[in-house]
Amino acid sequence: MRRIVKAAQGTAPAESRSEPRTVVAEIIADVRKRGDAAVRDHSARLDRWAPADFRLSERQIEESLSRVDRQTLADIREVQENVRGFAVRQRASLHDFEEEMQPGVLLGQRSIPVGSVGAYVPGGRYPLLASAHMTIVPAKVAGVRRVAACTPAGGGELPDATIAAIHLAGADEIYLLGGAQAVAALALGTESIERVDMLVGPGNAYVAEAKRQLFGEVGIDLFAGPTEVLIVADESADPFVVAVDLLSQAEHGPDSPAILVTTSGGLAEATLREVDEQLAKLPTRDVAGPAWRDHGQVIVVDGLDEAFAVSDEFASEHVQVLTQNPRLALDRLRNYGALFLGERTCVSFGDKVIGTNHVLPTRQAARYTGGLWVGMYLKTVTYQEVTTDAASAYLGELCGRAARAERFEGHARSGDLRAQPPGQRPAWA
Ligand SMILES: NC(=O)c1ccc[n+]([C@@H]2O[C@H](COP(=O)([O-])OP(=O)(O)OC[C@H]3O[C@@H](n4cnc5c(N)ncnc54)[C@H](O)[C@@H]3O)[C@@H](O)[C@H]2O)c1
Ligand SMILES: N[C@H](CO)Cc1c[nH]c[nH+]1
Ligand SMILES: [Zn+2]
Repeated sequence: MRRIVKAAQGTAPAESRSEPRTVVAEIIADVRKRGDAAVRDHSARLDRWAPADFRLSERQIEESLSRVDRQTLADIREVQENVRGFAVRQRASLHDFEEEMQPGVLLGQRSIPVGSVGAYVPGGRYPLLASAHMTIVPAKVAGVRRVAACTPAGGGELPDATIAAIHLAGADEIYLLGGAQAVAALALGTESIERVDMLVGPGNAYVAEAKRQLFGEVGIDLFAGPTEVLIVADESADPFVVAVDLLSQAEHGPDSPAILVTTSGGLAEATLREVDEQLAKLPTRDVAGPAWRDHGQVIVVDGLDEAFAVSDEFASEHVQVLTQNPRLALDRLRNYGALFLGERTCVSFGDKVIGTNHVLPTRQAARYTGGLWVGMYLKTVTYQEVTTDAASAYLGELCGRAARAERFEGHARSGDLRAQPPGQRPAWA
């Protein structure tokens, strides 16, 4: 039996309300119609940013890099090596193959990199330079030829560290442009921006909605909207650690849910007190406070079985496990974007440094997908070759019957043709 100790008090997160849908549909329609002029108008209106050219020149990129301190540049390089290392390992787990499935029948599978990718690097509230590592490095490991990256200008103040991260990650083009107008420009193409085959990256409700609406005309990675965290904890967890880790993700935005599911009523009460105490000390409490008030939840359950079941219902982007035996969750949980096991591990490691990808499914999309990874930049394609007359004749007869069962006479005749001895024509020819 679950007991709600703290309920969410807010309305639905912005992305499930109608407002972003309408606003974004209008921006996309305008970019489709007026191209660069529309992009410039929406960027001026929403971001107070309308340069002659949104694309950064080589010189501007070099200037940005020169303004970033050495330690930050070294950290960017180190983190990108971690992300690259894991992406290379993941790539190695994908094997092309060709197999003779029955005598004379070769079937094969290959992975081909997507030709061009638009990488969205968020920057409205914070310069999320870590998203540059996550979207661009795996694209390059996959072999994507053209990566065009977009990030908001930050009201005219150049986000130098983000630009450095995008450049060092290997982007081929950098546009200082944010929001739905950036996503639409990349997906549809304009006079100055060549369209891409696929869009990747996280973003706020407007960015996520733009990707959703454009899907089909362009490929997308996944629905990666406002961040979420869910912690599964038992009585062994430290309420201070739980509170700090809940707030670490609540600071993303006022629509970011932070949820505790625990087997311990004592931990639940202590965590509520700790969250209040730590919120008061957190510089970003103006964002984390409303997020916790409106979308924070604390749920007490009877045992770990129920805790895992509740966690799977939420299918949260991040699930953190603070229990006596955290690895148990590996076998028991099924719905999460990324899993963080034990007190030594935290979601912020995944967000910033450890090497796994932080672009992850939100709003229960973890029921059907994992996060961004090198495999998403690869198209898994198949091929086939029949190498003997006997195999061709056998499949031809089977195909003739199968196609006629569906009244596909044209298909059946292609099969019939193969069922004849070489050089002979079927009776209907
Ligand atoms: N799921 C994931 O994997 C993941 C990873 C990292 C970040 N995130 C999320 O990314 C988001 C980043 O959001 P952000 O806002 O800081 O940056 P952002 O770059 O995603 O969005 C900023 C842009 O939003 C547009 N915008 C703002 N208000 C608007 C309005 N009223 N109408 C139309 N457009 C508007 C502006 O053009 C602006 O450039 C956060 O919600 C964070 O939780 C998710
Ligand atoms: N928590 C976000 C979604 O996984 C990623 C992030 C980057 N920087 C801070 N947080
Ligand atoms: Zn985060």
